[in-house]
Amino acid sequence: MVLDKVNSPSDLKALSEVELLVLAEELRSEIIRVCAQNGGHLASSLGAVELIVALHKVFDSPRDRILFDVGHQAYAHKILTGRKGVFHTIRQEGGISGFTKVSESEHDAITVGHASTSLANAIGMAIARDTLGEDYQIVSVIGDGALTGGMALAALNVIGEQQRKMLIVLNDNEMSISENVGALNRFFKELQIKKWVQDTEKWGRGVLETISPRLFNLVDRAKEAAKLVLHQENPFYAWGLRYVGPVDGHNLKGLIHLFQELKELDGPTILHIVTQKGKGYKVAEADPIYWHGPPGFDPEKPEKVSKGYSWSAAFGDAVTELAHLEPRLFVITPAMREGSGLVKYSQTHPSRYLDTGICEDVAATAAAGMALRGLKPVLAIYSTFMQRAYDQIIHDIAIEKLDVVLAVDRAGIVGGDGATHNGVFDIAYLRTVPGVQIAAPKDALELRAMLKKALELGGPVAIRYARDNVERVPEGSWPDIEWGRWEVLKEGGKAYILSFGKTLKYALEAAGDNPEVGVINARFLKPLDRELLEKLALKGYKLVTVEDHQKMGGFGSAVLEALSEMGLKPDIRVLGLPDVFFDHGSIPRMHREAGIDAAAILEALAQMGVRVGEVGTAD
Ligand SMILES: Cc1ncc(C[n+]2csc(CCOP(=O)(O)OP(=O)(O)O)c2C)c(N)n1
Ligand SMILES: CC(=O)[C@@H](O)[C@H](O)COP(=O)(O)O
Ligand SMILES: [Mg+2]
Repeated sequence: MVLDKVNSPSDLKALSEVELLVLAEELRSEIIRVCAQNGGHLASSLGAVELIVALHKVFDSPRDRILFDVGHQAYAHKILTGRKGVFHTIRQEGGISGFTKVSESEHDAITVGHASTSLANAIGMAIARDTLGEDYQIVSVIGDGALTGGMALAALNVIGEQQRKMLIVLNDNEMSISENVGALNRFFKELQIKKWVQDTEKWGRGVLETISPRLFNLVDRAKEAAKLVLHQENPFYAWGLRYVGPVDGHNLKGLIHLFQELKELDGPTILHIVTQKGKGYKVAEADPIYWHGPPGFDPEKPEKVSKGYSWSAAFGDAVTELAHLEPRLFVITPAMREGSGLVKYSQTHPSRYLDTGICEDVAATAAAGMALRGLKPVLAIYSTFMQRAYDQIIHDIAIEKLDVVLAVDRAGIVGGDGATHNGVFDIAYLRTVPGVQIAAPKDALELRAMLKKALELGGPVAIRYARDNVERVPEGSWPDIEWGRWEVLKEGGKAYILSFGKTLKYALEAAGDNPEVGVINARFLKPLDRELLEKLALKGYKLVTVEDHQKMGGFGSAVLEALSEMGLKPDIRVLGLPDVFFDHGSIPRMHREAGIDAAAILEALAQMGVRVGEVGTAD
């Protein structure tokens, strides 16, 4: 195998053109093999193989800095930069990250997972390089989806103004996770040479190249020049960039040739390459959406693997039905249609659905605009990505107490995506915002009840639920719910476990049938059920709060503050995530390590003198 000869980018530089083509196919096979075991971002990484081989052939990592936006498409980069031997551990417990990560390798220029950050990083690096009088290349690979992010577009403005030497490679496969959206995306389509012209061009280049490489070079340059002239209306000119493209992003020889030319140019250049997401694996080419992040599968028989009925699916079913009951309901997603369970809703209610692209800030403020003008927007947003909309929630939604429901998905530790994706800060930053109510359903019925009630109550309401499966409930189930009231699931003689969200299963496990220990589904965090809390405290019950969120600023903090305001000092333990980042790995193991699982609850109860047995049994 050619790959056997490549243990670092310098080994790759010695390979012949034919060996490089073989290497690309071997990389594809390895990426498919490992994703079949681990799951992961298969389609994105397959589409970037030739690009990454060409980059490492021409540029000199780690001296030259190669940045990958989002970093989910960089599997070939990981294999080529000394991690071939551990690539099979990607996204696994103790394994390498599924995204580029500075602390993992000197070849990883930025730590990513959230989109649209690479260009701002790149301009910062270019300024540092020039300020320190250093000399190296800076290349930023950004997808057409990530380029819909405001950070990326704003960074282009700075890059164009600064006019510092750098190369941006726009990897355009017309896909985000779903089909890509936005005016720029439409423009890219217009820019691209029609397929038949591309094929003709490829044939023509082949003939020309055999006749006279020199002539080929001249014609190629003339074509590039013509494109440059033809595309003066190209928005990248407005951003002060030299635009080159669109070119075939799978033509390894052409890419190498172009990178060799472009690396000599001063100022900022954007090379627009056209690739196919999932390239080289039929099922992923045919359905890049599903194969963007599939669970493990059989590489020989790559059938779709069902992930079970998720909270996202329950949410999608609920809003699809709710839309018939509430004609003003309007659902927004910032580029996470599939992940947020909105495929069916988007097909059933296309006129009341908006995919903004990867711009959570715009999505939140658009929701504000909709609420100001009479709609009932529901913003479906992952907890981690909602971090991008913090100011918009305060400034555009909360100050005027607008009717916006935040459906906060992926709340808690998420597993394979690691620290960049854990949804563990949202309670802390939401609960300090006046007027924002916060709830966490224990099951799909409560989710439905909360969504419906939130729309009726009005004002900003955040409903958070985990990356997990949940029991499906019958269509048309619309139970009522006493807003702001906790639910006593099990009476206790001496102590109560108060759980907010996903940790309820641990609370029930810990209590088992121990008569001393009660369990409360503390499903409302703002407003807290102060009446019940006061009653428990006054009766002298020992209390344990537990949540899948940072301890600091979380549900337990809210309980402590309320007790202090009431002048009550019960014996209480607050269980939440410690002040560290949790990398990718097994969720149960991380919950154990974080001290929020059933064993941790029992330990806390025992510390307070409550008679407890093993997890889930009476004492
Ligand atoms: C801020 C943020 N929002 C949403 C996501 C989820 N996400 C991950 S990859 C992706 C699509 C990226 O599309 P593109 O940049 O075109 O890369 P491709 O997968 O097509 O190669 C999205 C929306 C994210 N990573 N970061
Ligand atoms: C790269 C990225 O940010 C998304 O693809 C994310 O990995 C999706 O997460 P889920 O798999 O939880 O939907
Ligand atoms: Mg794309």
